[in-house]
Amino acid sequence: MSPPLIAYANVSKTFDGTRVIAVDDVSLDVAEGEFVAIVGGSGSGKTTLLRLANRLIEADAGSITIEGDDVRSVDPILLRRRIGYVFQSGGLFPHLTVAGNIGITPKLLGTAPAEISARVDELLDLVRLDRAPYRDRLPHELSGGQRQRVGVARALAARPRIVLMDEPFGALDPLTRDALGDDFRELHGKLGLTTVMITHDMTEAILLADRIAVMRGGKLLAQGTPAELSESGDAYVGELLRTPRRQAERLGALLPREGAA
Ligand SMILES: Nc1ncnc2c1ncn2[C@@H]1O[C@H](COP(=O)(O)OP(=O)(O)OP(=O)(O)O)[C@@H](O)[C@H]1O
Repeated sequence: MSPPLIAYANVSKTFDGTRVIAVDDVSLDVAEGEFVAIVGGSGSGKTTLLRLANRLIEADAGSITIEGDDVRSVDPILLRRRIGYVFQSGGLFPHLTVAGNIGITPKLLGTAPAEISARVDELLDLVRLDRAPYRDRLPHELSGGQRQRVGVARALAARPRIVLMDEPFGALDPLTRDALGDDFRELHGKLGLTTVMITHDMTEAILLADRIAVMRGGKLLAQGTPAELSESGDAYVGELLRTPRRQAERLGALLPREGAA
């Protein structure tokens, strides 16, 4: 079996200011090509766990390896070029156009302007945004879904093997969210990515991810496929897993059958 592309081993992080143990002795391996969702309530430590991987936050204890390298031994700037990061709200630079945002990393890497331009077009196609109408728009001239598409394109610009996503589709309407989720899952397969995505929505996690890690109070309560999670015996994990089915049953009872309306 090939070694994990991302490996957390007994990782902990306590924030000095609040003394909150945000991440508490977490071990998690993500294999090459895997799509892992981190699910948990607000404040459970999901964002902290993700940001420890690219050293936006430094761990107090334990170790994290990315593509076999201990992250502490890699320059943080170089590390972040190897890992695409999609922020919750797109995280786009407001004064840069769509093309400027997508091309920022290649530009910092010294790529020639013509090559950047071609790469921007390629990435716009990849995230299904028409080139002509969107290339020169500013972020405030885009819908939330379009901004997230640009955020994904920007994260992929330096051709990373790993993409980390912090609740990328959380603030979108359900249809846009579904479409973007499906599109990203397709990209994940097509580009051979290894993806870790935070979501508070177990339904989204089940639909998109190969494996799910459940966090609560900084601890990793359980990890595995939905079937494996259902064996976990943890009451909170069980409750999280029952919610999508319960909702589906309630909706099934309330909605007219397809074609009957
Ligand atoms: N910079 C910080 N300084 C002090 N405490 C922090 C800091 N960042 C996060 N925390 C605390 O650490 C805990 C975990 O926060 P984190 O943002 O990782 O949770 P989360 O699961 O991503 O939450 P959400 O779903 O609301 O984004 C919380 O109790 C939070 O208040």
